[in-house]
Order: sequence, then structure tokens, then C-alpha cells
Amino acid sequence: MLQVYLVRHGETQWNAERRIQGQSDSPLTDKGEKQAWQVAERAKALGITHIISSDLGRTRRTAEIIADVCGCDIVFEPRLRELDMGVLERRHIDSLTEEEEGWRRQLVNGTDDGRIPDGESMQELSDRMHAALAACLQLPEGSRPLLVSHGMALGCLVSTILGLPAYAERRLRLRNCSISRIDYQHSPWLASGWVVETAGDVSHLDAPALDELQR
Ligand SMILES: O=C(O)[C@@H](CO)OP(=O)(O)O
Repeated sequence: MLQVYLVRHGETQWNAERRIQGQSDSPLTDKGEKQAWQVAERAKALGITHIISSDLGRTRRTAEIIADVCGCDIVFEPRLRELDMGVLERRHIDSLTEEEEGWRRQLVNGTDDGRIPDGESMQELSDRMHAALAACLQLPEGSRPLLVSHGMALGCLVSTILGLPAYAERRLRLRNCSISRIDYQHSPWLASGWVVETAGDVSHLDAPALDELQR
């Protein structure tokens, strides 16, 4: 049974400042770097064999630290990037007007084409994340891959595996450098395909980490 580990990148400057990144970027904070070293030790203990990472700077740096500790190569995969949040990227969450808040809510209010102007829909995000995940099924027998990605992107992936629509309200908290695990199973009793084993585990971190609303 293929086990795939999912890691959200370490805390960034804009995470801490409550600014929206999307496919824009900001560097890891000192705390984010420390989180990455801690999740890397966990990854090593788990016997990770392959690291596949979003090619944005914050995931790239997190993946490099994990690769350093695990002794693996990294494959950069643009389909693991964060949701494109269009015209709201770089903005402070607290500075949005009512109209802009409405755009943000369109992502999760039950319309499958809801999007921020110039951005991407949750369904488009789900499609590319699932395509990137499906590629893991081609890895050699015995592989144990770890994907490094983002809060909205991983939240959407896990939620859709659980059977929720891509645009459903998010009920899953994914803190910086949390680990989730999904397995590909064949089961006549339960679902065949991807199942969620754990989500959002931060037991390897020695200090509280931020969730996507910076709490
Ligand atoms: O893009 C962002 O600002 C947040 C949104 O949830 O995601 P992440 O920090 O995980 O990239």
C-alpha cells in the first residue's frame, strides 16, 4: 500500500504578517526554518524516499531542508503550487473591503467556478493537485514519497479525498510544517483509492504553529 506524506511549508514572513501569498512569495521566518528542520527529522524517521515540492520559494526552502536531512533528491512540481489568489495576493487579510471579502468567500460558498478576480477556482486547484498526486502511483514499489505544498492546496486535496466538493467550506486546520498521511488502498469493504490516515499532525514541533488564518 502506497503511503504519501503531505507537509505544509514552514512559517513565512507574510504568514506572520497576515498577508495573502497565493502564488506570490515571501521567505521563511527563523521560526519557519526551525519548523522545517523539525519536520525533516520526522521525515527521516518515517523513511521518506522521494521529495516532490511546489516550486514556489517557501516550499522550495522547506523541501531543501527536508532533503538535506533525509538524503533524497527533490523534484519540483508546479502543480503543487498554492491556489492562485489573483488580485488579492500580497494584501493584508484585515484590509479587505466587503466586496473583496465576498470574492474570497466565493471560493468556499458552493459554486464550483467561484474565484478571486484573475485567480483560480478551487475545482481547478483540486484537479491539478490530484493529477500531481496520481503521478506518485508510478513510483517504484516500496517508495515512500513526501509532498511539500501549501495550506489551501493540501486542504483542498485532503477534503476532496474525504468526499467533499473542492469548493466546500474548509473544516481542516493545516498548520505550518504539519504532516498529513494519505494511503492508496484496495479494499472491498471501504473505499478503494486514496484514504486519509492522519491530517495536520504537529507533534514533532516544539512550539505552536500558525494555521492559515494566522491563529
Ligand atoms: O498563500 C497563503 O498566504 C496561504 C493561504 O492559505 O497559504 P500558504 O501559507 O500555505 O502558502
